[in-house]
Amino acid sequence: MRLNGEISHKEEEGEKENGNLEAQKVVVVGYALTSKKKKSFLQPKFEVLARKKGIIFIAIDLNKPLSDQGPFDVVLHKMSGKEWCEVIEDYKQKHPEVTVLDPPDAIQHLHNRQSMLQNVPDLDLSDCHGKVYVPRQMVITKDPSSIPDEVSEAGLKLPLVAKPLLVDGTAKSHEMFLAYDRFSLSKLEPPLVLQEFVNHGGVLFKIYIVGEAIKVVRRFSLPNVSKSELANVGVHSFPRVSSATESADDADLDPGIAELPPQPLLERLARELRSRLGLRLFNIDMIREHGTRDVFYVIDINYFPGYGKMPDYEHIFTDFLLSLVQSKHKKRPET
Ligand SMILES: Nc1ncnc2c1ncn2[C@@H]1O[C@H](COP(=O)(O)OP(=O)(O)OP(=O)(O)O)[C@@H](O)[C@H]1O
Ligand SMILES: O=P(O)(O)O[C@H]1[C@H](O)[C@H](O)[C@H](OP(=O)(O)O)[C@@H](OP(=O)(O)O)[C@@H]1O
Ligand SMILES: [Mg+2]
Ligand SMILES: [Mg+2]
Repeated sequence: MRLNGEISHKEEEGEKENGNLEAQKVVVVGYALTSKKKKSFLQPKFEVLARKKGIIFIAIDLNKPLSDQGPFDVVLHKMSGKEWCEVIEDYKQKHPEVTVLDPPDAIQHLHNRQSMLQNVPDLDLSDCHGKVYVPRQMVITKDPSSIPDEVSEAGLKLPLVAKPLLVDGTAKSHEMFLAYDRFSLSKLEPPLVLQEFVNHGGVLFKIYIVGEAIKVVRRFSLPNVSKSELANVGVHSFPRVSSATESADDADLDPGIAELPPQPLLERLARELRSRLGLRLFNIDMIREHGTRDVFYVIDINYFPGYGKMPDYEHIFTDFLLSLVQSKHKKRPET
């Protein structure tokens, strides 16, 4: 954190004027985000609040060396590619004083739908009033004609959700299919994850993590598959249901379906995943098995998700950014 002149004690939050940054501690956040992500994340209301709290955002120029830019207190990034990972790793080594969110190899772990869920079965969630599983799934990397046999050998129960194995921020990596019979699956293009569909009453819980902060919201999801629909055949594509901006928080829902997961479970799940994944910015998609109160499944984890859709994200995110810089200062020995 840079000190631009003396810190005035009169500068309570709210009193800070937009252009009056000279007299404040300024936290400089460099960001490397796609234009889509920049639009959804850096909303004007957020930037204004951040400025009032002494945080300014500066776009990183990808065509210039990162070390020649800034100086930054924090770097936020969501860019794919090996080259970018190397740039970030190199920058972290040369600038240990900068908080870089998050480590590229940890982010990479979420770019594959198999590795993203690998840690979930090992989490210690005892005494948290609920159980958390991952739906049974298998990975298909080649030869779609072998899928029907592989599905039977693995004993997977239909219907299955077919998801692209790799998640790279493209619309294609979010193209989903619901498959009612195993033969139709050979029409799909590997690499894929085939995941058992879990009835959950059409409501999904999105658990947003920003450092230590957690926010859970309800979203509409796929409806249950009834017994009679089990006789259906074919693979059916379905839209990006849960990432729609429409929240299910105000809908008139069956209380047994809408009840949020218990707070102790959410807190432990977030804490455990944060430490096992080594990430501070992500969200978890979780569903409750229909007909149960406390059996949950994690079906997706996203790095740097659509925080612009998270209620109160402006305050949560600015507080988080300030806390990063404050904790760095606490750790620094007094001179
Ligand atoms: N195993 C499952 N059982 C029931 N429904 C599922 C399952 N997997 C996915 N879904 C439904 O399909 C939707 C999309 O799946 P998923 O969240 O894995 O995809 P995504 O494209 O990564 O989503 P996001 O936009 O959150 O990144 C979920 O939000 C949920 O509605
Ligand atoms: O509803 P959420 O916040 O989970 O939806 C996210 C989605 O999961 C992805 O994280 C998207 O980011 P990309 O992977 O970069 O496409 C988000 O897009 P954004 O433009 O809204 O940030 C979705 O919102
Ligand atoms: Mg999802
Ligand atoms: Mg996802």
